[in-house]
Amino acid sequence: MSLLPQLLGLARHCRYVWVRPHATQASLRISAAAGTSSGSGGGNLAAPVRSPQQQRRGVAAGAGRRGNVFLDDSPKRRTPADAQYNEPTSGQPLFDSSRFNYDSDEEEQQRQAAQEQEHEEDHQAAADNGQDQEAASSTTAAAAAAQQLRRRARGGLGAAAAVAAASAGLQEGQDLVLPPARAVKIKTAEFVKSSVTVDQCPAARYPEFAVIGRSNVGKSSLINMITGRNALAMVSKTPGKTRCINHFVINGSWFLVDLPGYGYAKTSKVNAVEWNRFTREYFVERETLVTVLLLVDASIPPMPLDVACAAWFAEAEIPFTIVFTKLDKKKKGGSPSDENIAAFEEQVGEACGYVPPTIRTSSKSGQGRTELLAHVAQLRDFFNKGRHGM
Ligand SMILES: Nc1nc2c(ncn2[C@@H]2O[C@H](COP(=O)(O)OP(=O)(O)OP(=O)(O)O)[C@@H](O)[C@H]2O)c(=O)[nH]1
Ligand SMILES: [Mg+2]
Repeated sequence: MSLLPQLLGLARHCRYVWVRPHATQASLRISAAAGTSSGSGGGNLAAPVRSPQQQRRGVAAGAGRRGNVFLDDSPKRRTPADAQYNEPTSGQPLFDSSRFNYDSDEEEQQRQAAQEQEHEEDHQAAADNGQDQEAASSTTAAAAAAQQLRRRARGGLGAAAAVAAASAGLQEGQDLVLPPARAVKIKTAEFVKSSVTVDQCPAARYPEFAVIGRSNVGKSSLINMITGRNALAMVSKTPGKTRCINHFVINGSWFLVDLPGYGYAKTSKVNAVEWNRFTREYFVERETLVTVLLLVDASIPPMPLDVACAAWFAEAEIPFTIVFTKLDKKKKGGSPSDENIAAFEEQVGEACGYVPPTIRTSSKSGQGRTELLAHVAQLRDFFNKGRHGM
């Protein structure tokens, strides 16, 4: 008798992967499932509502419903490259993009300028098209959304976890150990296309990592920083620059995805995430989405909207990693970022029932680049293994 249905059942409850970059070991827990998944990730969700009992006990909504949260607090092993990025020794930016082949010569710069122009036109055309479609579309039915979520759980890390758990003979609640990965060198990074529906996205043949966060948090800048390209993704001081789902193929083997930001105008008051329709669909439907990189500005105190976004991913059982940005920004009297980060992690822990992996970055100095690339490589390896083992 096939074990597959049972494994897929297990996979649906594998809600979270905790992988610490550079840790001597990283682990994954298949959460013990104490109830059924609500699967309500298809709509615009407010932060999950806590019961009065939970509120009294300070327990996050959903916590305990699907089992315990696993935290791997094994010490981080720092690489020499990390030390180079993370510890400024002078006022100079430490990230040296000339180490990469891309933007040094004139020809390359011209090519990039032409590509950027083309890219801008693609963005405009796709966004205009998207607005038409958006007006025409009715809201997604909750049942369809739940169905989509179930479909997603069958792909992605859930399937990888099921395969890995089966091959290791693990039971629910036991830990899987993922081998650490080295940061992979970026050899090629190319813009593929801008899309406004999941159907328009490039064929789902590679594992992919999506970058999301509030408008102006630094999503496009982060993509440029980790790929070592100045103008691969479009950066702007004006919020709302990125308006489509933009796929970039890295080393011809994985996708990095730049998404439109959420909620710039309403930041401090609203605590529900209003996804742009196609962004929401993308999260729910894209089966090769390995992990979402949720960007959070470390230079400001926690925003309720960012916490709500984390809660949305937790509720929808979509694995995510928090990437703190703008670590280089300092105020007089020292950096406020440690305080902001600690406060954010505490709020996320309360809202989600666990704190996902976190990585500190600066697109200005290159801080966190090695760590982020190693993190992504580790998850990618795991995802690929699961896919091919199925
Ligand atoms: N100091 C500092 N500024 C940054 C950093 N990352 C981004 N910025 C600045 O923040 C602004 C917004 O950056 P983008 O990368 O365009 O932000 P985005 O999240 O893609 O914005 P949208 O596409 O509008 O949602 C730009 O002026 C960047 O130069 C960082 O690490 N440090
Ligand atoms: Mg952008």
